[in-house]
Amino acid sequence: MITIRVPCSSANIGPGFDVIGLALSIWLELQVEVNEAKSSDSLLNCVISYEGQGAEEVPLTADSNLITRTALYVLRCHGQRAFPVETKVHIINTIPLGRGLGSSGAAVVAGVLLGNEVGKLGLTKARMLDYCLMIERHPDNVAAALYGGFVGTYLNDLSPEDTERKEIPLSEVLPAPAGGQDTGRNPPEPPIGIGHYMKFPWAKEIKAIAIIPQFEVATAKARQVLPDSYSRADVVFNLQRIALLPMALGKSPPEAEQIYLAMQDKVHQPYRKGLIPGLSEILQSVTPKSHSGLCGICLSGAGPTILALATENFDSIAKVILDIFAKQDIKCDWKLLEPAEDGSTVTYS
Ligand SMILES: Nc1ncnc2c1ncn2[C@@H]1O[C@H](COP(=O)(O)OP(=O)(O)O)[C@@H](O)[C@H]1O
Ligand SMILES: N[C@@H](CCOP(=O)(O)O)C(=O)O
Repeated sequence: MITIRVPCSSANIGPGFDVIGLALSIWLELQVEVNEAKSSDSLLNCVISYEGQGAEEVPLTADSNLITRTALYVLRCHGQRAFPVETKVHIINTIPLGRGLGSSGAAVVAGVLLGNEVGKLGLTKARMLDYCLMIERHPDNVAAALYGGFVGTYLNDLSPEDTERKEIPLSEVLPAPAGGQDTGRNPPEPPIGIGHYMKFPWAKEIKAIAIIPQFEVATAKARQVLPDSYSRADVVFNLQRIALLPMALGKSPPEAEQIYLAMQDKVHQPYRKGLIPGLSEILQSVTPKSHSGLCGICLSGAGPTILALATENFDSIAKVILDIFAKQDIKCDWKLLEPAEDGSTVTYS
């Protein structure tokens, strides 16, 4: 059996919109059984079973599930139109969907790793990142999930030809789901080196409290509320903070006031407040001065999860945030998480 494990991720960490990501200890796992001896009657040679978060909503056919569609994209770029041999994929997902914890990024990374394994493609992680970026276009979640830890990411300037290849509609990258036309053509391969990452140190004292509201905010919707352009003052505000953030979170022992300041943002959080009742109050009222042990607080990814970084008093910090959401009639779960330093792994048994 092949086991593929991919961590969740919290993107942005305040000012690092579409740039910074942190892999955290909630996992998407695939247990993959490959029967080398035969091909099956199942659609595209793949049977999916699923347990955990999203079990009621996630489609379980190979041409419509995001994980297997992504695997098929990778396989088709290498001339294999279906799973090459009978493949059973059991998905165990503990990452909540649509909460700003990178469930879609993890699904895309898992799909690329799956395609690489079943197709015996031998892709490097750097090349796999290119495939991920053809599907999830912001690099912060996928780079963190693939490589692990606390990362800064960037996209390269591409030649006009490659830019065109990268900006094709997603429907031309992902194989068509049932009912759609399979043109029989192989999809466009990603340009080489679309995106890169750099890993930053993380102070061992800092843990991540994730307060996860029981409602979903689709990332696509949370991106639609953002403006197309920003004032110079707001851009400079974020640049000043992002220049401090990696150093501040890597320094041991951590300096809470410095981290708090470095996690302020004017690029995405202010515009997402309308989607997340209680967000303004949480960001304004939960500070290192009012809550000992707190280092910094932000929206996790596109929300609605709140990420509070802290060195102690985890329960009381979580409780104050749960209480603010409760005033808005929003129920939440909360978890104490650690950076997932190793990122995605593939093991064989
Ligand atoms: N384990 C999974 N299997 C299949 N599809 C998934 C899985 N996890 C996430 N997705 C897809 O990604 C969507 C959520 O993505 P998105 O809106 O970006 O939120 P998130 O912040 O969780 O990444 C889900 O509605 C589903 O379509
Ligand atoms: N930088 C992106 C990150 C989205 O993360 P997700 O976990 O909500 O998918 C954004 O802020 O839109």
